[in-house]
Amino acid sequence: MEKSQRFSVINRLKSFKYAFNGLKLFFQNDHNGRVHLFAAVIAIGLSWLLHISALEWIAVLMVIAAVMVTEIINAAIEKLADVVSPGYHPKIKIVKDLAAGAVLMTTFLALAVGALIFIPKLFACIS
Ligand SMILES: Nc1ncnc2c1ncn2[C@@H]1O[C@H](COP(=O)(O)OP(=O)(O)OP(=O)(O)O)[C@@H](O)[C@H]1O
Repeated sequence: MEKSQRFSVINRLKSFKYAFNGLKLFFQNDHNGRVHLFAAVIAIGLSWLLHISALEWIAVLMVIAAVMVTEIINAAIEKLADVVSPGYHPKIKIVKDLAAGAVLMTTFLALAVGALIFIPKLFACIS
């Protein structure tokens, strides 16, 4: 068994640095990352304009995080799969389709939450 490393604050700080680098890569280089960032800004702006309640804020922020987290994991799986199997492989197709399915699932959830919160308030605004 591998000998456990001693706790090091420097190493913990380095882990944070690498994690922030992952977020930077996602939002700067990944097209889906930019689309999600744009959608999140719109959702947060609309929430602020429509004065949603604290519970509604929690729901909106949680679905934004859920979509982004699944998309980041999907992007990581895609990149790993491309290294493991640069050519076509039927199992890689399943792996990538499953990861994309996870993103779709959280996107449906976000659309449902957004519709439940925003549509009644938007109708109230125009009527
Ligand atoms: N190496 C492969 N072997 C088998 N099928 C693959 C492979 N690469 C991609 N695919 C299929 O093509 C689909 C799209 O793959 P890709 O990696 O281009 O994802 P994408 O979502 O289009 O990428 P991006 O997020 O970069 O736009 C996968 O869901 C899978 O069905």
